[in-house]
Amino acid sequence: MSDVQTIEQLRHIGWRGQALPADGRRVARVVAQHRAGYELHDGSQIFGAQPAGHFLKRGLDPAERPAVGDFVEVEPGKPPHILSVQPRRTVLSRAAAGERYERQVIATNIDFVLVLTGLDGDFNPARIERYLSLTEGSGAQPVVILSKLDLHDDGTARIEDLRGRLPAGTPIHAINSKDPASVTQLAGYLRSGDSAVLVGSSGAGKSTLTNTLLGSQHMATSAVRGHDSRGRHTTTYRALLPLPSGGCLIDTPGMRELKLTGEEHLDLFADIEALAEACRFADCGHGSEPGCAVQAALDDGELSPERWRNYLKLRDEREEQAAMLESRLRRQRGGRPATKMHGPRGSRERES
Ligand SMILES: Nc1nc2c(ncn2[C@@H]2O[C@H](COP(=O)(O)OP(=O)(O)OP(=O)(O)O)[C@@H](O)[C@H]2O)c(=O)[nH]1
Ligand SMILES: [Zn+2]
Repeated sequence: MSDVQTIEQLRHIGWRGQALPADGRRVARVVAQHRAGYELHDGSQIFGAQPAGHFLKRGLDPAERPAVGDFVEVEPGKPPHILSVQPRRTVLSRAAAGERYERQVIATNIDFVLVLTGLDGDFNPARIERYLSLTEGSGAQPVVILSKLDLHDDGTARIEDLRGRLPAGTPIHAINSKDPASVTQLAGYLRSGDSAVLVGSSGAGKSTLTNTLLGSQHMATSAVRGHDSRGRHTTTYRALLPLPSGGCLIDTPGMRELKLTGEEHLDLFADIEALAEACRFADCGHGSEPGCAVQAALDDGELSPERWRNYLKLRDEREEQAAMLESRLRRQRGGRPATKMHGPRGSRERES
């Protein structure tokens, strides 16, 4: 580590703090997390570090440990130690797959969540809606990016389809990730001091886009990295990359499942929730009940059946996760009832 650290250097990697810590401590950003420890960037160089003992305590919520994107305070030494995590400006999380409720931090201190989908067989509006729902609570702004525009003649139809489906104002960009001129559309999300996290299924073209943004074949391609073998190539892989534009890009390889955390609002489907409120019966099952506003909208084509199905799926998942989260909180409180985070919106106790 070099001797003097300046605020200016830290601005380049997205720091918004006002004062550097005293006592010889340094501020650095987590650029990678490995089994064996962390890799940090202090604005001038990258170095390895270990978490202080209190981060390893059993029972600590994993979401409180340092994560990619975090700004941390580091005590120099051999090895340097991460003493604390600075308050997070934004956090993108997901729930871990499995029986037990666990929130996993995907990235922190990000300004934009770039949701990348190929216009090829990868194209899936329901999955895009899932990503956007997860983004809702993060504090970051979602941006939909459709890649492989060059490979698709009917790309325009898919883009228009998506525009009609997503809330007005959702930025949507169609690009050829291999073409630097096409990728310049994204410059506004990668300005100096800003950070963006790239999410998308395997093969969507995350590495390709990252390489174009870096202006070189800096990053291992998926073929080399192998997306099915977690832990491999850990010494060469870096999740957070400062770009030549001055922005920082966070890649998220190998994330196959993105489960909702239970804290989503599903604002994306506010129109559907409003429809359901208009049904004659408060406990309408939206099947064959008389006066069902949802059925009416489905019948006259105002609401697409596919979008309706995806809403129901995400809503049920959100409720299930919220219940798991609540029971975990209750256990932590030693049996006292937890304060509810969200009322179940789908089944209201409205008097008719
Ligand atoms: N023609 C064209 N090919 C693309 C584009 N984006 C990605 N590809 C190709 O799609 C394939 C998958 O791209 P990757 O960048 O490896 O995908 P990835 O999202 O990083 O995949 P994982 O590493 O498995 O998460 C590669 O063969 C790329 O060359 C694009 O915009 N146009
Ligand atoms: Zn109804």
